[in-house]
Amino acid sequence: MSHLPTSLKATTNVEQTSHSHQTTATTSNLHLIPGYRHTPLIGWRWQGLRMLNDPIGFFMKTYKAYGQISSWDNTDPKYIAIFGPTFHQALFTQSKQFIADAFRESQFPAGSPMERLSLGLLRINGEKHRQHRRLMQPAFKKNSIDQYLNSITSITQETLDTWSLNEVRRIDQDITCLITRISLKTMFGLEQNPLSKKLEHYIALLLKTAGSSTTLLFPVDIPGSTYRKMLQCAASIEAIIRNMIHQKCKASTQDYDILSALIAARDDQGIGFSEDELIGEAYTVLCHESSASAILWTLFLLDQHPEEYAQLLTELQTILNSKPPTIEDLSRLNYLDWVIKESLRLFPPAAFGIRYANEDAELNGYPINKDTTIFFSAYVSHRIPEVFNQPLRFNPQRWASLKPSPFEYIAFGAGEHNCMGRHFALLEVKLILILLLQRFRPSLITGSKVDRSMRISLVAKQGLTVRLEKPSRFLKAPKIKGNILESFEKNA
Ligand code: HEM
Repeated sequence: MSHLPTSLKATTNVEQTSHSHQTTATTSNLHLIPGYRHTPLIGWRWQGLRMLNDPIGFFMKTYKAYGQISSWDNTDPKYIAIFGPTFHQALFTQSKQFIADAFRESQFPAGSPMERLSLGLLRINGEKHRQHRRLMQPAFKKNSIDQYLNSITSITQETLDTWSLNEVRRIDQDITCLITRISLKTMFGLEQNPLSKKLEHYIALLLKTAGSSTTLLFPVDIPGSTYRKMLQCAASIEAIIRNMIHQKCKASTQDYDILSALIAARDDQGIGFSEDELIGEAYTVLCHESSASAILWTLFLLDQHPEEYAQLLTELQTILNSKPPTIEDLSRLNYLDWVIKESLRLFPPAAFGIRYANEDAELNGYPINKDTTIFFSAYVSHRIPEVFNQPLRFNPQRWASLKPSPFEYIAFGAGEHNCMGRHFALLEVKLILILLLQRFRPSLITGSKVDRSMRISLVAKQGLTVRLEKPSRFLKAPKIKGNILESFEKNA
């Protein structure tokens, strides 16, 4: 089964694929989209179920079978998948034709708190989207973000003070709690108190219920349903954020946090966000599940690659000598930067994403009907050997010379909807990794099962249970099992 080389023009005729399910090309300039053979009675839904069961495995198989573009039903291209830089470029640069509309499939009741919470940047497009980004940009610029270094450092140190050497911990849960605390402090200015605990609880429950497949498959508001739980959580979260906005608006001085910056933001005409818009944008920037995912997969990869871990430890000890880093130190930690880039390449937290065709359109010579759902996947595209040499290898050193184009490396997205929180995310991911690795070497328990799974972000299905060893260059990688072993290749 051959991959379509990404270097080929995306207009490659579908007859060039070697798969038996392929369709034949059209005689016109436009090509038919190849794809899975039509399943009688249920059509594209069969592939939809496979996708829900294991999105990463499904997209990987789809790419291997059909290459850069394919449909879930070769007679009805309503759901398609695209991979690789040529298609990314076509998709992300035609933002009028291909729009972002996160949660479209989730069907939130119109005018409900859940709908308002979801109405952030990832659900709006065009001029309104550009206007919101302009208002938010100053608060997310690198210089503004660097000022959160002390808050992130002190919350992380406080958390690490409660951990001990040789302890066994569910580090996925620990990192999620830590990230939520940091997020509540930096985004909303909330210290740890009963209100922040309540909000933390509702956010965790909302992420769980909104990400559950029962919510997606049975969106019915009846007692006991995960859909109803999700709606109730959203109402509680909205009430808390609304109350916070009222208090911040009444305060005589501006607090130092992102929400306060968004409340104060005004465009050239002196117009700012409405209260409902603030709620949507505040909630969008509050959930940092992707940062937790990035930290966990980096720890996982370092544990499985002792040589790369040892090299990182040497860099941290040489440059920092067990002191917490300053902003200037961060810019000198090159190997750490490469480790994170490489981890985001192999395990991108936003492993796949969606766009919708807003009108009949064309994507690199393929016709796309209005309302077609188009999936793209950083996880798959970062594994294309023509773009990334030996793609399954965890090789931070490759970043010493690698300069991928914005459409080859899409861990933080591309085009108009690229990640607004990139500087924040990199600051928090770097600081947490440094402070943690200065004290401990988290090592998976031998025999652990690690399966990849998609919630909002790419996570380890069973979580990650580790022993907190002393930082040492002499530990071997523990043997593990699970489908994660398909996702990378250990270095020889
Ligand atoms: C390592 C952590 C993170 C990763 C890998 C990541 C990745 C991404 C990706 C891939 C997108 C584009 C989604 C799409 O095109 O459909 C995105 C959008 C976004 N991210 Fe992040 N993100 C991270 C952390 C954060 C954090 C911490 C914040 C907030 C402080 C944030 C705020 C946003 C916002 C607001 C958008 C929407 C931008 C728009 O639609 O214009 N992200 N992120």
